[in-house]
Amino acid sequence: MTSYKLNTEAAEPAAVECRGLNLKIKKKIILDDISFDIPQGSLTGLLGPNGAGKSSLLRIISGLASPDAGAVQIFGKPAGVKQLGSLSLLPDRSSLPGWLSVKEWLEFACGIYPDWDQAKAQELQQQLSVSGESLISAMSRGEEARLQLLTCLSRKAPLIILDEPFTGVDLISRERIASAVVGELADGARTFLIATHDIREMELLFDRLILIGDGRVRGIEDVEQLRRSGKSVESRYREVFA
Ligand SMILES: Nc1ncnc2c1ncn2[C@@H]1O[C@H](COP(=O)(O)OP(=O)(O)OP(=O)(O)O)[C@@H](O)[C@H]1O
Repeated sequence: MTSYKLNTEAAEPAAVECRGLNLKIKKKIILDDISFDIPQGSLTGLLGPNGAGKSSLLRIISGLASPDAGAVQIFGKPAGVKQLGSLSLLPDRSSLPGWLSVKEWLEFACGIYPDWDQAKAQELQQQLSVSGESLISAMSRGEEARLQLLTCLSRKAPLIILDEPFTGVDLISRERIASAVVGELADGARTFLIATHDIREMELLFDRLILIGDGRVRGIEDVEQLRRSGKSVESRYREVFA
C-alpha cells in the first residue's frame, strides 16, 4: 500500500490537506487517489459534473465518512469527530428539523453549537430575509437553503464547507447567499470550500478551483493565473469536462 507523507513542516498548516483518498462503494470507485491542499483564508470552488464524487469527498473532509485509504488533516489535525468544532458544513440535503419554527430552530442551534454567534445570526436573518415565524417544513426550497446558510455562517468555525448552497434557489436568493459569503470573506479569517454547479454566481469570488471528474482530480487552478491567461472559470470548466 502506498504511504502518503502529510505536510507537517509548513509554518501554517493548510485548512484542509487531503492525501491519497480512495473510496469504493459496492465495488464502484467513487474517489480515486485524491490529493490537494486548501490554504487558510482561501475560497476554493470544488467543481465537477453530477456524480463526480464531490459530496462524498466533502463528507470525508467533514469527518462524517471514512475513506478506504488516504488521510485528511484539518488545520494540521486528523479529520474526524474531534475536528467537528473547526468546521461548519452545509450538507447537500437538508437536515433541519421540519417540525420547528425558524425561531425555535435558532434557539436550539444557539444551545447546541458552543461557537454560535447570536449577533451574527440576527444580522444574517435580516440579510437573507429569513422570517422567524415560518415553520421549517412549510418553507420553500430557497427559503430553507437561506436558513441552512444562516445556520452554517452563524458559527465561528474557521472552515466553512458548503455543498451546493444554490440548489433550487431563485436569482435574488442566490445573490443574497453569494453576498453573505462575500461579507464573511472580508477579514480573511475563514476558509471556504464550496461545491457548486452554479459557477456564474461564484466565478468572481473563487480564488482557487479543484476540478473533479469520475472521482479523480482533473485540475487544481489558481483563478488569478487563469484570468491572466485569458480564461474564465467557466471556460476552464468546459475545457476539462465538455
Ligand atoms: N451510499 C451510496 N451508495 C451507492 N453509491 C453511492 C452512494 N453515495 C454515493 N454514491 C455514488 O457515488 C458517486 C458520487 O456521488 P456524489 O454524491 O459524491 O457526487 P457529486 O459530485 O456530489 O454529484 P452531484 O453533483 O450530482 O451532487 C455517484 O455515482 C453516486 O451514485
